[in-house]
Amino acid sequence: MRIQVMKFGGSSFASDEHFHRVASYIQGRVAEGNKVALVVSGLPGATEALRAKCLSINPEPSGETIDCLIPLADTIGAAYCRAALERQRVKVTTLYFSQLGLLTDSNYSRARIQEFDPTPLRTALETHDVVVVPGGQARNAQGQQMWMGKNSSDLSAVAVAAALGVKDCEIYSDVCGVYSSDPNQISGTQLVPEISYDAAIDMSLSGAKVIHHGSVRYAKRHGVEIVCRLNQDDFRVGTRIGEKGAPAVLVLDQRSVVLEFAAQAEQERAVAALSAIEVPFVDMARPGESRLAVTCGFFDVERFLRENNLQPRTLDRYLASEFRRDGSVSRHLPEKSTAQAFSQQLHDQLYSQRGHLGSAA
Ligand SMILES: Nc1ncnc2c1ncn2[C@@H]1O[C@H](COP(=O)(O)OP(=O)(O)O)[C@@H](O)[C@H]1O
Ligand SMILES: N[C@@H](CC(=O)OP(=O)(O)O)C(=O)O
Repeated sequence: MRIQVMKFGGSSFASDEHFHRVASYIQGRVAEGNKVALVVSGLPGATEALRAKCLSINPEPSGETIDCLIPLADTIGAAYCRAALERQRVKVTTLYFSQLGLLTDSNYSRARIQEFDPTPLRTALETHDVVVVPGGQARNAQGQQMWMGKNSSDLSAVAVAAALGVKDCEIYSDVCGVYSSDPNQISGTQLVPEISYDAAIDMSLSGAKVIHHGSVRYAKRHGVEIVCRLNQDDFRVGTRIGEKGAPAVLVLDQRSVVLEFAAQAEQERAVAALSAIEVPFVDMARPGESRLAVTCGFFDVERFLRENNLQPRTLDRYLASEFRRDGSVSRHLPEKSTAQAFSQQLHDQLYSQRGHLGSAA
């Protein structure tokens, strides 16, 4: 059985027409004799719409409530995708969190994978050509739905590939791959054809939305290559995330929350508390300045720190990180109002000399 693992993100499903194009592309893969494990995430904005509605009903819902709710966005995306495949007469089924064999711990909204039994996937693939898996969700030992965190559909896809022993995991998005900076923020960006796991993890932890850091870590650990591809037109390959490639990149994290503490000791306590629950952040402490930037967004960090008796000031700044080819990194905290122009300038400087992508290009 030749199995391919693909993940289509929310940006793939902007309209009905997009569903049809994706479905006919997948049908083409099936026609070539492949079986497809297809991870699907929520429609654009769906996850945050669910969260916002819930918070308007109760600003402090329990973790259990959030984990029961948030992955529904991906479940709906998966159902629409399945409907589009059925229209193409593809033999398709779905494995929901309770059926998938993906077992996590019970840390709400950041559940970690403990075990992945590939039997349900293999069995389903024997009788169907495509098995749809809603992203980001799993079950704990008690059988409850668990959420693996923001943008964790990428992690679901890599975990599916690892469990099935498939060495490539294809992740489709509205950009064909990893660029030297977010092409929707910065002009003149360059496509990075190859990037190492470690460089991609650094980018992601600094707030680059293009790939989920947990998924790259998991891919590295299990020897899965992530192949980034465009989710429309020719579905071309843009970037391979694997063993090689150290490009120069600029990451402006417009979801970052920059915090300032009254004293260094307070900041150190915050660093310990955030590290304990594996929230991505960058320590920006300098002599006389106790700051840190929580990256990747959507985590209510102020509330979490309040619960830990810490009350930092939230600054009107974002984190911008500059990774150079020589391995050096510079971090900046520009004011929100000028962050974009500032980052454009940094990117222009990084790419002012030809050949910055060097051997990575
Ligand atoms: N360095 C980068 N290279 C490419 N895309 C980036 C980069 N940094 C951020 N992005 C953003 O990541 C987006 C794709 O991620 P996402 O919106 O999560 O897609 P999907 O919904 O397909 O998972 C792109 O539209 C782009 O704006
Ligand atoms: N529910 C997920 C959906 C997801 O992972 O989205 P995407 O594939 O667009 O990153 C989230 O937003 O966290």
